[in-house]
Amino acid sequence: MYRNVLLKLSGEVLSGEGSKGFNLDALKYMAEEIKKISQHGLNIGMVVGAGNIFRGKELPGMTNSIADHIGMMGTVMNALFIKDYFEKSGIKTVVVSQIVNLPSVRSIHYDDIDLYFNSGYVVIFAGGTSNPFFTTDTAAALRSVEMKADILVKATKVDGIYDKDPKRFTDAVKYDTITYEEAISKNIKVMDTEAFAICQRYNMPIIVLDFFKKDNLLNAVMQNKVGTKVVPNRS
Ligand SMILES: Nc1ncnc2c1ncn2[C@@H]1O[C@H](COP(=O)(O)OP(=O)(O)OP(=O)(O)O)[C@@H](O)[C@H]1O
Ligand SMILES: O=c1ccn([C@@H]2O[C@H](COP(=O)(O)O)[C@@H](O)[C@H]2O)c(=O)[nH]1
Repeated sequence: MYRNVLLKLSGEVLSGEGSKGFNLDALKYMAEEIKKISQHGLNIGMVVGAGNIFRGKELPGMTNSIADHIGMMGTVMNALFIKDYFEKSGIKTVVVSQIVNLPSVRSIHYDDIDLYFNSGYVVIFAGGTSNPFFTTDTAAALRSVEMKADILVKATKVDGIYDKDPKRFTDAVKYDTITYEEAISKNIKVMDTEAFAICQRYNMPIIVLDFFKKDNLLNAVMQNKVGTKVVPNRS
């Protein structure tokens, strides 16, 4: 079993695919799936996107950096939404970020993060990388390295990495494993190139899986075969 897990969730996991806003059924499902892994006493870090609220690229007329600031704020809104629901469901959760000063959000300090994990808290890293021009995939890669995760799980709407976008091409072929090099050179869009590059540099394995298939997350953490794994070399 992986003991230190960084879970990257697409914002759309909170709204339903192609929708905006929040969906309480989706949140209930998320809490159930997280409970299944948290009861094993793992260190769980989470990074959530903001596709259900706002992506910087969605308003082309705006100043890029400002649009991205709005996007980052969206990740804080999602993190607080999740925290409140998790706490009410019995999952101890703390939100940390460097971009806001709110009583419900704590600053990021490495020593504190370890204390939160040791006390059984799920730690949600909100606010992306704190910089415009990036996305939460890159934030997830950075946080996974910082928290010395054993695995970065990207939980999304497709069941792995394909040779092309399976939502657009019915003849797309799924990989069981793919190397960082291949993911970057083939320009695989399921995660940003920056995120793949950071994971490659620090040897951080990635699993991409369908979050909406029950027990997929649990199976990934148990090291059962699920989704697609990104690895240094094909063995
Ligand atoms: N080669 C590929 N293999 C798998 N999925 C791909 C590929 N190319 C593009 N995709 C698309 O990438 C999507 C996954 O990205 P996703 O929308 O989860 O990321 P995100 O931008 O982090 O999320 P959000 O902005 O909603 O927070 C899938 O829904 C899939 O359609
Ligand atoms: O480090 C970051 C992370 C995110 N942003 C902005 O937020 C939105 C939402 O994140 P997604 O990963 O797309 O869900 C993103 O489109 C950026 O506009 C950022 O600027 N920096």
